[in-house]
Amino acid sequence: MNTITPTPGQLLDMMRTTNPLVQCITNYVAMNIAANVLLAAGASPAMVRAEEEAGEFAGYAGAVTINIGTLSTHWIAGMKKAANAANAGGKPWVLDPVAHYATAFRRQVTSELMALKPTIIRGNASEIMALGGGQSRGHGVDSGDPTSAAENSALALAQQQGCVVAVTGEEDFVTDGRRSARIQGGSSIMPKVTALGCSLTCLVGAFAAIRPAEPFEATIAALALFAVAGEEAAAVASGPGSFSAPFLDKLADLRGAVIDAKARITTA
Ligand SMILES: Nc1ncnc2c1ncn2[C@@H]1O[C@H](COP(=O)(O)OP(=O)(O)OP(=O)(O)O)[C@@H](O)[C@H]1O
Ligand SMILES: Cc1ncsc1CCO
Ligand SMILES: [Mg+2]
Repeated sequence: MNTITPTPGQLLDMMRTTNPLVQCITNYVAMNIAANVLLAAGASPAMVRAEEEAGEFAGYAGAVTINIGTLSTHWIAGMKKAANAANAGGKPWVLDPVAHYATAFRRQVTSELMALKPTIIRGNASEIMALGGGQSRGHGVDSGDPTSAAENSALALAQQQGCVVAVTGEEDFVTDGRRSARIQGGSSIMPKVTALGCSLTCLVGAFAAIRPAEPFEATIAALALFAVAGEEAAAVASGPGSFSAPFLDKLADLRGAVIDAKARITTA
């Protein structure tokens, strides 16, 4: 049963009235779909990452999201400036540690970003297990592990870091180290469409911008919206190619009351 307040639907309705500005430092693969996801949901995305402006921009964005998917050296200073400015302004920032286990470069940059204390970490099960110091079966940017295998790592990470951790996959799991929730829904088509997880990370930032003091509730709202929109889009799609258009339409159409009626959230 959903006992989360504010509810995902309440937060979604607030999104449509407040149109939060979200600074998304995301990868080249994700930039377009992530911006469309945020626009559909009612937020205002800005893909601003250059070292010369990332910190300044974070001063007036409602939240920052940082994704290392297509990392290269010249991105790093902008990422750090944005995270530091978010922290200085009391704004939430979200880390998506894409395939951080894959190379020494990614591991090093991820540990430097972790030291800047993300408010929320969102990853697939393999990424969260490896971040907690465990072995995972990640395959490049794709997960090779079920969400259930990452729950203990997520809990430990949330407690050690004092942040919210979200693990996504067939089922999603969110914890702040004290409270936890599981979200059902979505579709097996979703991991076959690139960068939906990266887009979800940006959407988590949008919800966090609305309720900076309630990152646990904000994260659940983003995951619940994806779960319901994904399930409904899959019902009219015939595969990955025809999934994206109805998915964006559902993100734009679904009202808060419908999300609250359809979301399958259990607190753990
Ligand atoms: N088998 C599945 N069934 C239902 N929903 C799924 C499934 N796999 C993933 N999802 C959903 O897809 C969305 C993206 O999560 P996923 O775990 O695939 O992210 P990711 O691996 O980081 O993706 P990417 O790196 O491609 O951006 C989430 O909303 C998640 O719930
Ligand atoms: C395919 C891919 N490669 C680097 S980032 C990315 C998007 C999914 O994470
Ligand atoms: Mg990912």
